[in-house]
Amino acid sequence: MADVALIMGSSSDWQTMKAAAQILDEFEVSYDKRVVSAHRTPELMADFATSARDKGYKIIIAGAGGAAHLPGMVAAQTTLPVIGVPVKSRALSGLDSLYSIVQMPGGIPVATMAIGEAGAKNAGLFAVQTLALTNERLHDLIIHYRQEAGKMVKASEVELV
Ligand SMILES: Nc1c(C(=O)O)ncn1[C@@H]1O[C@H](COP(=O)(O)O)[C@@H](O)[C@H]1O
Repeated sequence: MADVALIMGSSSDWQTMKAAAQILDEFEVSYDKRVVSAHRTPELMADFATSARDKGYKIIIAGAGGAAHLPGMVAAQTTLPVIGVPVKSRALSGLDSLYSIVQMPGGIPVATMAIGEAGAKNAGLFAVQTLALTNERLHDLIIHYRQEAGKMVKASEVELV
């Protein structure tokens, strides 16, 4: 069974959410990806959320845009940690998605990332870091990842000269 469930409200979110998948691939973390919608497939969403822990998932990444109720509704129905990714919407550039996800009532948290691709990438990294609490292989890889990222920043600085 996969460690991470990567869900999104529509297949149109994949362009954004694949940044999370790329990180999970890079760190060789197992995941399942699927479209689940609080609005369009409410029964499927309830079934997914209530069975997610028993299926062996350790963490859920949920991306949605606009009236982005999916991450919060899933969080309400599972004790697994949920990372929310606000997908950039056409009408309001993702501010609606961000507010819908981040403004949870006290008691049911969703770890909310930034709007768009950077948020999806960080969702992947946040999931990896969470799993690294009990996984030395992942911990070593995170340290390596950051060292490499630092080297790239330093290399790009040289190009400014
Ligand atoms: N926000 C939600 C939910 C939900 O929260 O359950 N289900 C779909 N959607 C969002 O609707 C947007 C437009 O979807 P379409 O492109 O399919 O019309 C997507 O960004 C999706 O996440």
